[in-house]
Amino acid sequence: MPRLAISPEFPVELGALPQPVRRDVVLSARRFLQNVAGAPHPERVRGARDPRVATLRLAERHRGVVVKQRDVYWLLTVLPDAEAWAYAQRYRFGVNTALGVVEMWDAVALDRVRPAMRRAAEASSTRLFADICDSDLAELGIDGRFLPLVRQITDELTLEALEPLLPPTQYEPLAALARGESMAGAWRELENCRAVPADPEPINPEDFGAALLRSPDRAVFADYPRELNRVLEAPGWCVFLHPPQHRLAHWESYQQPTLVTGGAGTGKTLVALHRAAHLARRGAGQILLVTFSQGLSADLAAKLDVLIEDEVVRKRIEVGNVDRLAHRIVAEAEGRPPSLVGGAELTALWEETDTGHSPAFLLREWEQVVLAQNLQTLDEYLDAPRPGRSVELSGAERTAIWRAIEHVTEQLRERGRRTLLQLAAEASTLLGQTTGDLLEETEPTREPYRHIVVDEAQDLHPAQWRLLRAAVPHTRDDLFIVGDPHQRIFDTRVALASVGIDAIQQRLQVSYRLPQEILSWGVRLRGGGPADGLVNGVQELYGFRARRHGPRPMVRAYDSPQDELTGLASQVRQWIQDGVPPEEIAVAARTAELVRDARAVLRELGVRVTTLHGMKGLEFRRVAVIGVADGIVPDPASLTPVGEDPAARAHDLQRERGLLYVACTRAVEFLYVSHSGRASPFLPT
Ligand SMILES: Nc1ncnc2c1ncn2[C@@H]1O[C@H](COP(=O)(O)OP(=O)(O)OP(=O)(O)O)[C@@H](O)[C@H]1O
Repeated sequence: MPRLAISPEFPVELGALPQPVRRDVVLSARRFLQNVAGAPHPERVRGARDPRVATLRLAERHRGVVVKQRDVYWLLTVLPDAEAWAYAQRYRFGVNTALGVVEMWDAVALDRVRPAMRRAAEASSTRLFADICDSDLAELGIDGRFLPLVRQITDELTLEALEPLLPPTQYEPLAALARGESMAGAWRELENCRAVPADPEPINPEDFGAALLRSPDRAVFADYPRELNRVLEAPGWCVFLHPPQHRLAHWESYQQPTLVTGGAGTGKTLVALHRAAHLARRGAGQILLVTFSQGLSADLAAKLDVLIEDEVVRKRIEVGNVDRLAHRIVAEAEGRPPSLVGGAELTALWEETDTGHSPAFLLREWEQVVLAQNLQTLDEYLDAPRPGRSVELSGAERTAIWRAIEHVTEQLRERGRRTLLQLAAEASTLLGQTTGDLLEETEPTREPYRHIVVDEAQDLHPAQWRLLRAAVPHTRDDLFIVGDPHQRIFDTRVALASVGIDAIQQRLQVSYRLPQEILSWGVRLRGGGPADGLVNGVQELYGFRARRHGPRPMVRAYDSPQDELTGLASQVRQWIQDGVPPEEIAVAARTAELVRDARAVLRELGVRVTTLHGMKGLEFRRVAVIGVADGIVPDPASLTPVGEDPAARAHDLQRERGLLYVACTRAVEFLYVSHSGRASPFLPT
């Protein structure tokens, strides 16, 4: 029986074919897999660069291209006959000697550039890799047949021009060496191309089937028609993860909590979904997948429904947000749902106190110092550090603030009201009282979940982290966390270690959502500088890159708000005329008024119009961010007054920047930004 492996391009090409051809292709592929009468047979291709390449006639005038070795067939693509033959002649295939993964070479194009490279090399005495010996290059898996060409490369630009013709396992280590990195740096880049852990067995470059098994990003084996249907019909992200994503999501078992950070669109949410699915298939116990808001959790739940076909496995994962978890735990303990305090009522309570500080200052002090560190007594507060707060407080002032907090919490208790953060703190205390920890069991099992997976982790408050920590036992695969400190849109900067989560950090660096042009512009907007939180120290955006190119963001300045709205409406109409479905277009603004105005001019167009906050975690083909003007972004009402606390103000500004950055990095294809009057100081010049 043939063993059939499918490449990620095959379902994409299949989807582009007309329906009757598609049906025939699927039928033929199924016959081929089952080796039944009428199954297509491999036909040799005259002039192929690789003798293992063959074609399969899958439908009238359409062929699949396969690489065949013994009983293994790697089905690469399906194309009209002439294109299929040209494709089959063009590429050659190999096995990387360092990683043992498959490699695909554009042999025809490489042959074409050879004469020009030779001439350039003859005209120059510099060689980019003059200092690297052949054995070092061989150790990095550089192909022996490619080596003479490598030796002719004179500069980085020539290497960059070769990138589309080379397998990433060849290009990435060479690019690292060209940047002046050491062999270790080149190895790091190569390791990023590894999707499964290294094999203890030596690599056999002749064994193509084994190489395909090491390359789940390039090939998925379909042993039965059901699996074949799944690969052909499910969205690509369900089946094919990029190597670092695959490695992180499918790692057999993590001894410690794991934190995956990465820039916008690097696939963190996908990794979280696949990790949850991986844990659920293992079936060790209930899994909680938490994210920031109810809207995002509905989105995650819908994606999990697509990712996991088996209902029993799917049921092992609960999707929710931390607030709901806290609410449920407290409601169960108290026998009725807790009642929450509204913002205005809370402000009025702070106003009843007499400390000389504003309600906003006091709320921040309570949330970011007292609740963040779970301070229970005045003495603890008097001794506590106040990170992120630059106004010094004397002992007398701290005592007055403590009394104010006591007044407010007492009033809330009397009224039977609580804030969400209080609920989180109470829920973790309740869990702490009922879990096995107190009974000194070595493997406590009474926490509500066996695994917790956290998405959008950058915005969780320490009280919420304590709740999550208490909701899962301290054992292997307890917490798997993904987040991006640069996308923080709330005031929570917590190092996980400070809330008892000793996480190992991993990074994703390639954005698959953004074209390089939006990414670079976004990084300039964000300030490019470091962001703190999640891990000790600061995180840089260094190394964050994209794989695609596209148009640069369009920034439009208008004379008046009315002109700006008219410009927006004509831009969105143009996109719809270009054929972009309205549900793939989003418009965002900082204030509710601007959102309302934009909705009014875009009425009946069916595009999403929301606040910058509402864009978190989403993505759209086209995005318009309007009102990016001085006096609107940053929102003056959300900034700590200049004289009150400079450090808090600096944090506020960074948060506002992050918010704009989040909205702008939702665009897959095109970003339009507009303002009337003076531009926001955050916009890159
Ligand atoms: N393996 C993959 N297969 C297909 N598409 C992918 C893959 N990885 C990433 N993408 C693309 O990149 C997008 C971003 O993925 P995802 O939402 O998981 O990123 P993220 O890091 O969570 O983003 P953000 O932090 O900006 O919300 C996906 O919607 C998809 O378009």
